[in-house]
Amino acid sequence: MQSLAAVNINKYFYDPQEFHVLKEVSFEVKRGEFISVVGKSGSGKSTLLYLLSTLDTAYTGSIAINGTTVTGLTQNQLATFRNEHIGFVFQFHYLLPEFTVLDNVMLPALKLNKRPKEEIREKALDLLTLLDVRGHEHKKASMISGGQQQRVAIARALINDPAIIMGDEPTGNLDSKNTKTVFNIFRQLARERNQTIIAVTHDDEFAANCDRIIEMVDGRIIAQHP
Ligand SMILES: Nc1ncnc2c1ncn2[C@@H]1O[C@H](COP(=O)(O)OP(=O)(O)OP(=O)(O)O)[C@@H](O)[C@H]1O
Repeated sequence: MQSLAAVNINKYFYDPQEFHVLKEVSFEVKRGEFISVVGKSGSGKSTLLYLLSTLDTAYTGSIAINGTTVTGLTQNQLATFRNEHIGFVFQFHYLLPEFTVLDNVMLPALKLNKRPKEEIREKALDLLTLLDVRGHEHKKASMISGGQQQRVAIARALINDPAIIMGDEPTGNLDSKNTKTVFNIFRQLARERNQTIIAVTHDDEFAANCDRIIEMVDGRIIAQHP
């Protein structure tokens, strides 16, 4: 089953001058695939991920996620869609430092407001266990280590059971041990929960162990392997 389809995506920046940043980008991702996007700095990886995650709507072409064509939806529709279907993990995790670990993880589900608070709390605690940060739930997010914060950010990304998880350098500020932990969590989510993972990475080993590598040069996909 298809998880994401990008068809003939083109994007330009106009400031300080016209720049064709994404060129005829088309690809598909199956449900449960774990994909990495690689390429030199400036090749357009983050720009592409922003479009795929519906945070940037200034492009031509079309993007479908989970069977919904997101291209052309209003900002309000996109905000709801994102919260329900997409989990985000960034290099800098953007946890709310003054809130507890537990509150950070619960927040996207409270916003979605589809489940009772107690159920959300139980689920958040389960995720913290899965990510091996149980025991820290009542600490402020600023009071745990960087690797722990990144795992909390993953728990937050998973709280609404997103069909697709997008990461921009999700292991970019982690040491090799924590990188392996995060990689293994993604691997497990893809295999066991059929969640799709798309991660932009500069880490060759991380990329090599994914199901598929999408390689970008100058705004184009030049290779996909295997
Ligand atoms: N808002 C913007 N306005 C103009 N140019 C931009 C903007 N954002 C990015 N660019 C340019 O678009 C190109 C692609 O940037 P992008 O961040 O997508 O690359 P990347 O492959 O993710 O790089 P890195 O690996 O360094 O993160 C770069 O040349 C960048 O300078």
